[in-house]
Amino acid sequence: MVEPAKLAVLIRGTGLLGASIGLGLRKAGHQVQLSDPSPTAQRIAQDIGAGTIWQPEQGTDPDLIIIAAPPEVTAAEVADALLRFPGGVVLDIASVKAAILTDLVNMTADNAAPLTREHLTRYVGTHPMAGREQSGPVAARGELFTSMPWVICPHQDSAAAAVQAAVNLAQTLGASVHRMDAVKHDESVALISHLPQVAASLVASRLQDAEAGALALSGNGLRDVTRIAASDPNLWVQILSANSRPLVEILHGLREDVERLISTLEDPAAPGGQADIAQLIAEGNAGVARVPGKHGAPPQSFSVVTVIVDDRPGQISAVLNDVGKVGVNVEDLRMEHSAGHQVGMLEVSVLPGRRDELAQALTEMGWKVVLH
Ligand SMILES: NC(=O)c1ccc[n+]([C@@H]2O[C@H](COP(=O)([O-])OP(=O)(O)OC[C@H]3O[C@@H](n4cnc5c(N)ncnc54)[C@H](O)[C@@H]3O)[C@@H](O)[C@H]2O)c1
Ligand SMILES: O=C(O)C(=O)C[C@]1(C(=O)O)C=C[C@@H](O)C=C1
Repeated sequence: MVEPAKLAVLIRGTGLLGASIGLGLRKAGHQVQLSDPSPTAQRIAQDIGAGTIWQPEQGTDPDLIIIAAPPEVTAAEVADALLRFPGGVVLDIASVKAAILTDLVNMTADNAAPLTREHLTRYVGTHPMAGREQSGPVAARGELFTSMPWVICPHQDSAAAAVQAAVNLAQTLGASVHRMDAVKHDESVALISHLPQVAASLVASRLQDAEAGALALSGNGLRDVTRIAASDPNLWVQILSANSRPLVEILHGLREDVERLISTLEDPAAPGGQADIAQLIAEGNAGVARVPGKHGAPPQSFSVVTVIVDDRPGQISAVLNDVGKVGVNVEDLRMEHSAGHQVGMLEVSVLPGRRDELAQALTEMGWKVVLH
């Protein structure tokens, strides 16, 4: 759903997330202004079309202020925006929610403090479950949020209009809305976001001293498991520190499993050893089968049609153009480069019932198609 009225939006923090939101909101016709303590981040965000640099002395106050800054400064920026723009709804998008809400509530505790509970009625914490392992506005994408979950965490004082503004933002950017309180959010993301980040970093850190010959053999398994190990250490120090309690509980369970595996593998032929290894892999099968598909739909397995393309500009769009002509919807897309060869493998995921039809049509159009 798109907000009926066009909004004046101020985005404070114009890195990966802030600039991506700006791009999406501009596309939907909203007026977006940008502000960041880094003049470079501001200018790049403006140059890529995410909005125009905010001129405080000119124009009217924004209707909606989105704080897209690092978690450690988010509460202070929310408070500043609530005080500075008395008519605006203020949202933040930081990856942790309870610590920020607690900081804000604490700021209202002193009767002489400028921030009051009344101000907090215009604040709602949110968290788009979409991102990239890169940071900064150069990596921004307006479509980052399409079909991805966006968590809205109303607190006890949130006004209905502020919650609705958060819902409208998520839906305007194509995301699916999930409501939960800040504590439940933090427990949930400890498992589905913070644990994967730690696991990827731990696995990738084993590679630091690996021999070049071993690394040359790297295939999809390693790439799938380590992509997010390239994430920004500065951001993740803040996220993991602010959500350490639920994460530590999960890591204790992980440590037990790792210790069990180590002792089994020390003598895999010992009685029960093989069953133990099989059980570990089967438990992983059961877990991965529960990861939902787009829009939180039940897990769905797609069929993959692999098209071998020359590694040169225009090939991917040519394949996609032909897939469009066949009338088959692309559910997912992935490009693999074959080490040392001038070809790439474009993996097009489609509904299982459309696989053979697409493979045949693309073959007839002259593409080299591989079915697995
Ligand atoms: N990266 C992700 O995948 C992801 C996904 C969802 C949510 N988030 C959250 O979004 C927020 C921004 O993350 P990002 O990935 O865009 O980081 P980023 O490093 O790309 O951008 C952060 C920007 O905030 C600016 N900034 C620093 N101090 C500020 C302040 N006091 N006020 C305003 N801006 C300030 C920085 O100059 C920088 O341009 C974080 O709170 C993060 O937890 C990140
Ligand atoms: O896909 C990525 O690269 C991400 O970093 C995404 C991801 C996630 O874990 O899903 C990472 C942290 C954010 O708080 C939200 C999204």
